[in-house]
Amino acid sequence: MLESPCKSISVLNAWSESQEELRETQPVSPHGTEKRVKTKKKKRKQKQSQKRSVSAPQLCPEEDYKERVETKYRPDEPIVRGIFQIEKKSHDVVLTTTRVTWTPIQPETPTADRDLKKQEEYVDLKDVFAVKVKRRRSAGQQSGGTLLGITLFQCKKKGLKLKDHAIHLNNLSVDHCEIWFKTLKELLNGFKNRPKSLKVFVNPISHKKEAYQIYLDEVAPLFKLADIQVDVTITERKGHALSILKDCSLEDYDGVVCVGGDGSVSEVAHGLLLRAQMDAGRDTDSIFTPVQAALPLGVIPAGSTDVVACSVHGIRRAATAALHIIMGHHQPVDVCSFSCMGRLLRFGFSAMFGFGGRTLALAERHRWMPPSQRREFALIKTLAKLKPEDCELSFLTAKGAEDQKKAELNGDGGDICEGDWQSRKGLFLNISIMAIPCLCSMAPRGLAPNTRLNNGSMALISVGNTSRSEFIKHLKRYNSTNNQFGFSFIETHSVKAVRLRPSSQSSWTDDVSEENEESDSKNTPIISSEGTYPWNIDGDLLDVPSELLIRVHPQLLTLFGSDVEEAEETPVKCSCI
Ligand SMILES: Nc1ncnc2c1ncn2[C@@H]1O[C@H](COP(=O)(O)OP(=O)(O)OP(=O)(O)O)[C@@H](O)[C@H]1O
Repeated sequence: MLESPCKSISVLNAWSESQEELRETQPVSPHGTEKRVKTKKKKRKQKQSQKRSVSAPQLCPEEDYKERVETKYRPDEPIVRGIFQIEKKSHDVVLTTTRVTWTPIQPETPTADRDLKKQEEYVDLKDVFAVKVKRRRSAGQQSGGTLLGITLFQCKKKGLKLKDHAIHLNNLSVDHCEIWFKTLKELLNGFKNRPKSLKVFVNPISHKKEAYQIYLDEVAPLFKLADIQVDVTITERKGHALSILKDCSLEDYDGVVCVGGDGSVSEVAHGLLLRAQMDAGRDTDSIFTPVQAALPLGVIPAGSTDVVACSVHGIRRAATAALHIIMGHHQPVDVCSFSCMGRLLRFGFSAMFGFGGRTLALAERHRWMPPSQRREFALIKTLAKLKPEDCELSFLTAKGAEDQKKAELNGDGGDICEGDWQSRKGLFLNISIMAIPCLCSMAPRGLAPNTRLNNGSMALISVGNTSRSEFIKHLKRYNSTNNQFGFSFIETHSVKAVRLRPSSQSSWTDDVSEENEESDSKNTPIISSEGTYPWNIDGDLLDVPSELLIRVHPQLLTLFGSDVEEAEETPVKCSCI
């Protein structure tokens, strides 16, 4: 994972670059005290030169360092060693290829060695994401200033939360700090998964329209600290990110970041994957085998539910998401493709048909309402008019797919044939298909706790026809530790592919016309053209004219994050049920 330090020539210039500097501001001194300040400065200068002579690098002088950068460092052998003040105490500090270790300097006693071992502290370089030169500057001063030392920025883990933590190594010697700074920079540049340049999409209308502010306050400062170049687009309309991703030069970036809710994440993920298919010359108007996306995707949660962010971070925190990106934590995830009549409609992580699709369609037609009010209104209204969908559901179980694979290996199988599929025909209240667990505050164990981020299969949850009260009981269980699927009218399967053919065309169009009669036609555009069915794909409405084929593609996309079991959040009770 570590690159030979001699390759990173740019690092040798970084010492003098202003962006590498961390400023400790000091108030401008009033004119009357100028003389006193001058004498103080003189004294400080004298002290500095005294300190310099004490704490210059001890084991590895500059010549030695230059020689070392031309050869590979040996693991765990000290590269640089010196004295720094840490939290106002002098410490003996050692840098190896893997960690920085510091031990307090104390007068020798018979038990000194044992005591020192106890007081030894360290930080692993794999947890350090930035090193800066620390200077004291007066207010308004743009450059120069008194060198105070160097600061390491560590990514600290507390539960699922990631936090940045500064470790100040104070030493007033320029030579000393320069050697430490350059060596640390070279070692940090060796972590190849960490992005240097990112394309960022911000959806300004997500949830409470706070996405850009969240980016500016919680994410941009961390990216700056980690010296990541960013190219930010604030999206102007639905499909904007997709159109950019189809055409832009991706070679300039090491990753793509989306600041927004699930709809935005889904659009960016679809854009990245569609672009990969275009680049690989795949015919998306056929049932094709997709290629992986070229770049990893970072998800900064700024939506109302953020199931993708919760599933890959376990927590809805912009700073945690940003640190996963900065540290280059890669998590491969399974992705679904949605095709209709042999044509790819889109890629995504989850889909809902029936109650989930209807609720979203209704909410979308009331966009003029504030987001939470709109969702509650749609949920209550759809529950009040609860109707089952008459459809034919076919699915290829993960086991069936394994048998198919084995048969192919033995030379007795070809394409997936009808015989490998199971079918159910009848009335369903809701059908969910999810490639990721879909953790969120309303379902801390996930909407689909039976699937993992990259287990190569999707969870199929079909809720058959039942009474409204039984259906509400099932919905309420998502919020508790009770098994939400423990009802006779619910079936769950681990599947590779699903086909859903609705036949209850009349029931949906009836709802639309009835709804339109009641509502203000200026504010609520008629959504579905006749004969289409509303699907909820990652919180985005997709009108599908007929049968939808959903396939899972194992590890098609890499997200910045890690695999988590459960969302670390206090369950939120949905106030309306
Ligand atoms: N400037 C814009 N104006 C209108 N729509 C936009 C704009 N930029 C992006 N979009 C679209 O807005 C849709 C919804 O966005 P997003 O999912 O981020 O917000 P949300 O619906 O509030 O959050 P959640 O999905 O978590 O409920 C996405 O499909 C996205 O394509």
